[in-house]
Amino acid sequence: MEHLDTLRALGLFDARVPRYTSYPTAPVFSPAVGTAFQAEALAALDPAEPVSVYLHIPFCERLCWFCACRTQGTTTLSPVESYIGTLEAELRLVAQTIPAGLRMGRLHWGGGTPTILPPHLIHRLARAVKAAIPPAEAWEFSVEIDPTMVDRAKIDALAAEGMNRASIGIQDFDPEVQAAIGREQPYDITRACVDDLRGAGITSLNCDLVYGLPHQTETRIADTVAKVLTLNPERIALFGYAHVPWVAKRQKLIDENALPDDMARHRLSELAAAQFRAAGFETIGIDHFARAGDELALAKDEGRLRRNFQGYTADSCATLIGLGASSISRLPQGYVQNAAATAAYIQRIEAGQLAGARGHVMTGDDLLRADAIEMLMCEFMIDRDALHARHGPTAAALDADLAQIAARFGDLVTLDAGGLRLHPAGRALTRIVASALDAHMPDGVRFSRAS
Ligand SMILES: C=Cc1c2[nH]c(c1C)Cc1[nH]c(c(CCC(=O)O)c1C)Cc1[nH]c(c(C)c1CCC(=O)O)Cc1[nH]c(c(C)c1C=C)C2
Ligand SMILES: C[C@H]1O[C@@H](n2cnc3c(N)ncnc32)[C@H](O)[C@@H]1O
Ligand code: MET
Ligand code: SF4
Repeated sequence: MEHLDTLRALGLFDARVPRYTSYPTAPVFSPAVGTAFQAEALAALDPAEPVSVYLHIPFCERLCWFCACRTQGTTTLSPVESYIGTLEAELRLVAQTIPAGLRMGRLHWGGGTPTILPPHLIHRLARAVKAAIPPAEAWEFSVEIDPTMVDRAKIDALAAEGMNRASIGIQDFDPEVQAAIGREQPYDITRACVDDLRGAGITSLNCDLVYGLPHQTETRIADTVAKVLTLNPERIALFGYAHVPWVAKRQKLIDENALPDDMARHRLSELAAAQFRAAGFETIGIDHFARAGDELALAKDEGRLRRNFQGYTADSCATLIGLGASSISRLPQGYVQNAAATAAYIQRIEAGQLAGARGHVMTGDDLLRADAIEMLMCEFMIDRDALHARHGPTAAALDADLAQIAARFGDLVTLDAGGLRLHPAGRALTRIVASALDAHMPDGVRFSRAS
């Protein structure tokens, strides 16, 4: 309890800070950086370095009340089919812009719900991606899957196109919690989906869970975790529920009185984490778990864990090309985000332009801070020698910030000539520590809570 008081005093329950899936974070992107930057940076890519590709499908048949993802509901396939046509047009534009010979090392389909696509659209989209950016030899293809919105034919179509990793949304298995978040999902349907995925040769399966949901209790989350363990996933993402109804309007349907309080929320996360560790999972970064031997656990052990917009990854590609509405590209010179609203995205592509609408050009200081923040989020330490090796004498610019962090966080951190280490007892504060290195921390943007 005393320890929790220390964490509380340092902002655990009050701080509202970014999740640092990028630095600078998306809310500070500027409308001054758009299509022209995107075209130039894409053209300047080194064709010898494989890239990652992220493709966003902003459609769902159901709109879960808790969800803060960029997506819209649809009961018919026609907007989805026409969106695939727009993605094909965007892919042709990208293909005309990138250097010849560029290869795709990784492909990820996210959403929304990519499995809203029937098999013929899955094949059409996969063909268009491969035609624009041919896959490298040992490429990886992962897909976000809604177990209630998929069948064997869709899974077989994805597998035939090369899917070798899958991530399924679960959130919580308790019926009362599911009712409170507008997302019904029986265990049996989830189980059948997992069996189909395994049958299709998927050897890396992730399950998304969320703690801090309405009506969630310790008993209920323990039961959810036990059920998840029977599915035998290789990886788990355990996100803290971000209640941001001013961003995600559908969250207004969530009964705030049913949300667990600060302490309860903290205990839910600790309990679930302990249960996964007891079952043999390794902790990965701030909110993931992986079985020993899984690529994510290996990446962590070998110091090559990375953080991107999807969370933690073993992806070694430096460049990410984001396609579709709201997708962000990470290019060597900076970030660019496609128009966020689906209609605005479609309009741009139909006008024959790339869809970049906001972005950020990286300065030397940005690259340094991005590197330090990623190291902290992945390894809970900031290695001064590595920063000096990669950024030269400019790395000294962080020394004052690191000294301030050491003073503010006391014995939860150690600062010496080697760099900064955040001790296990302080890891709940990782995002808050990262924000102390954020030179762009925006005013007036209300982030979700840090715990
Ligand atoms: C699958 C859905 C996604 C999640 N995160 C992202 C996606 C595509 C990436 C993302 N999240 C946010 C941005 C900023 C710009 C924007 O388009 O809105 C991006 C690129 C913002 C954001 N996401 C969540 C919140 C609360 C916010 C607002 C600001 C903040 O607190 O950082 C919630 C949220 N989304 C996702 C998760 C896992 C999550 C909370 C745990 C998924
Ligand atoms: C892509 C994943 O993002 C997570 N997700 C979506 N919305 C939220 C939110 N408001 N808070 C926390 N996690 C969320 C879900 O676990 C989903 O499966
Ligand atoms: N839409 C899918 C689901 O809810 C994938 C995770 S949320 C983007 O299950
Ligand atoms: S959780 Fe998945 S299915 Fe539910 S609204 Fe969000 S993206 Fe759609």
